[in-house]
Amino acid sequence: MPVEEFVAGWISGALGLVLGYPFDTVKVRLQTQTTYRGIVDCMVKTYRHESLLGFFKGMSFPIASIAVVNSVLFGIYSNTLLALTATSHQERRAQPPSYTHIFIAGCTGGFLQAYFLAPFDLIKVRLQNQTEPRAKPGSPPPRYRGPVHCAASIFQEEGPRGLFRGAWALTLRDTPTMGIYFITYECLCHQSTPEGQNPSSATVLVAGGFAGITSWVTATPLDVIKSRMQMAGLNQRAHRGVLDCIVSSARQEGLGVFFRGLTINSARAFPVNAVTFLSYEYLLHLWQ
Ligand SMILES: CN(C)C(=N)NCCC[C@H](N)C(=O)O
Repeated sequence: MPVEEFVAGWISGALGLVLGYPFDTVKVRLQTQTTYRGIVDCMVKTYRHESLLGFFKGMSFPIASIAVVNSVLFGIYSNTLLALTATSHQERRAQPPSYTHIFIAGCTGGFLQAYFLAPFDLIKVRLQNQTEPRAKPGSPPPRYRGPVHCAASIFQEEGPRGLFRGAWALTLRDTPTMGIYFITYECLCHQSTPEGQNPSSATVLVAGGFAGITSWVTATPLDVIKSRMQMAGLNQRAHRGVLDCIVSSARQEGLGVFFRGLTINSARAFPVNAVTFLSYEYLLHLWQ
């Protein structure tokens, strides 16, 4: 099993993560809290109340976890294609796999990475939703003092299964949308590259950026549900399941609730995934 894809997936994922983290914090807050009037209001309030650091809450943990998550995604994707088409990453430019194979490989990567991602994503969402400014002497401490304290508290208060709260919604979000992600990327690269050649850096940037946008646009409804299920455990207000969360969210806030965070998700998705794919392709090219 070639390991280069796993390592390249890790490094490229970390670069994308840092670039997109402030957008991600605003998105999570808009999806789970009702105190903000929109993106700008959320940004202004976060900055005023918590300074620039507020946008980077809980980032150290995802940086560490992206090593596992993105390398599982890209590594499984590439190795599934190898199993389906018997072609390595280098050979695929000359013998492009069918879109069906790309979709199956993307869905497989998305399905498996969801279980690695679930506990890390839960901790990230809980920390991002802590709106207290950095601890000052005399002020009450935030509920979670950091990622390790957050993981330990969830484990104690909600049991080991609590760490997988929202995992089912995450799996439903990521399985088909990762298929869409890789199909969009490969299709755009294929269309703008002469037969048998490697795509240019500009093509990779644009194709990666659009792959991010299409996958996140389709992922947003279940992303909202996933974030709400992850936060619900905190308020002792657990939903009975994904369907229950969908129905109660729609009843209380209307259908528009499923598109909360769509604009910021798309704005974040372009640069993050342009950088992710560019560094992924660059690293694989360097090592071959
Ligand atoms: C719709 N989904 C879940 C995705 N397209 N995920 C893959 C993109 C991963 C990248 N680190 C990002 O956060 O955008």
